[in-house]
Amino acid sequence: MIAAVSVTGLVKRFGQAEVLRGIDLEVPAGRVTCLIGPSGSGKSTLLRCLAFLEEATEGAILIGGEPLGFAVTPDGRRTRLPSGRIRAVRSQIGMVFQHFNLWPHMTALGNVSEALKTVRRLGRSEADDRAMAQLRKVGLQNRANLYPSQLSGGQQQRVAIARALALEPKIMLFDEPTSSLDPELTGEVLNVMRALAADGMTMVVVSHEIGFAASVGHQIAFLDHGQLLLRGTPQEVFRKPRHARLDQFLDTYLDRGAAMLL
Ligand SMILES: Nc1ncnc2c1ncn2[C@@H]1O[C@H](COP(=O)(O)OP(=O)(O)OP(=O)(O)O)[C@@H](O)[C@H]1O
Repeated sequence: MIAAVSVTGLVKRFGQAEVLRGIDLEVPAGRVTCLIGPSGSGKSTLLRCLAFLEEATEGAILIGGEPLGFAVTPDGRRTRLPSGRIRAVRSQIGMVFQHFNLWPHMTALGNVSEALKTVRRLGRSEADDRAMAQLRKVGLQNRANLYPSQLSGGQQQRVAIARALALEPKIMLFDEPTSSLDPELTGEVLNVMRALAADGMTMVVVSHEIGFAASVGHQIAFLDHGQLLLRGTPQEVFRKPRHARLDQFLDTYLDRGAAMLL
C-alpha cells in the first residue's frame, strides 16, 4: 500500500542552523501519527514542510506517491516542480494551527464558506450549504452566525477544523491545536479530532497531549534535536524501559491523567 505521506532524508536548514537532520517517516493512510518531542526539536518545522509552508533543504516528500514541491532524480538531483503540480498535491493537505487564524470580520459560517468560494470557486449558496454541514460535524451549527470574538477558543478552533475539512483534504495536519486553549476547552477540540480519527482520516498531530497520543495515535514519532529518535506504536514507544531522552521528555510533559495511560 502507498503511504499517505512518505518522507525520505528530509533536511531543513535556516541559515547555519540545521533544524531537521535527515528525517525518514512513513505516514500510513487512515491512521493517526503523533509527533512528540521537546520544544525546539523541529516538530512544527517538519509539519510545515509537509504542508509546503516551508521548503525542505534536502530530501523528498511524497503525498499519496506524488512528489511535493521537488522531484528527485535517481542520481539525487532535485528539481522544482511547476506551481500547478505543487498546488494540486498541496490541495490534498489540510492544516490546523495553534492560533486559529480565523478572519475576525466574518462569522463562523463565513469563515468556512469563504474558503470554499475562494479555493473551490463554489457559488455562495452551495458554499454556505457545505460550510453548514462541516459546522454541524464539529457541533457548531448553532453558532454559525457568531463572529470569532463571540466564540470561545475551543469553538474557534473547531471552526478552523471545519474550514480545513470543508476543502476535503486527504490528510489533516494539526500543529499544537490545543496549546493556546484553557484546559477546560481542550477536551472539546480533542473530541472532534478523536471523531475524525474514528472516521478514518489520515492525521499527523503535533501535540504535547501525551494522553491523546497514547490513546488515539496509531504511530508515535519522537523527535529530538531534529532527528527522529523513535518511531512505533504507542505500546512500542512508551513501553518501559524507555529511551532515556523520551523519559526525560515525559518527565516534563506527562500529566497525571496521561500517566495512567502509559
Ligand atoms: N523561520 C525560522 N527561522 C529560523 N529558525 C527557525 C525558524 N523556524 C524555526 N526555527 C528554529 O528551528 C528550531 C525548531 O523549531 P520548531 O518550531 O520546529 O520546534 P518545535 O519542536 O515545534 O518546538 P515547540 O514545541 O516549542 O513549538 C528552533 O530552534 C527554532 O528556533
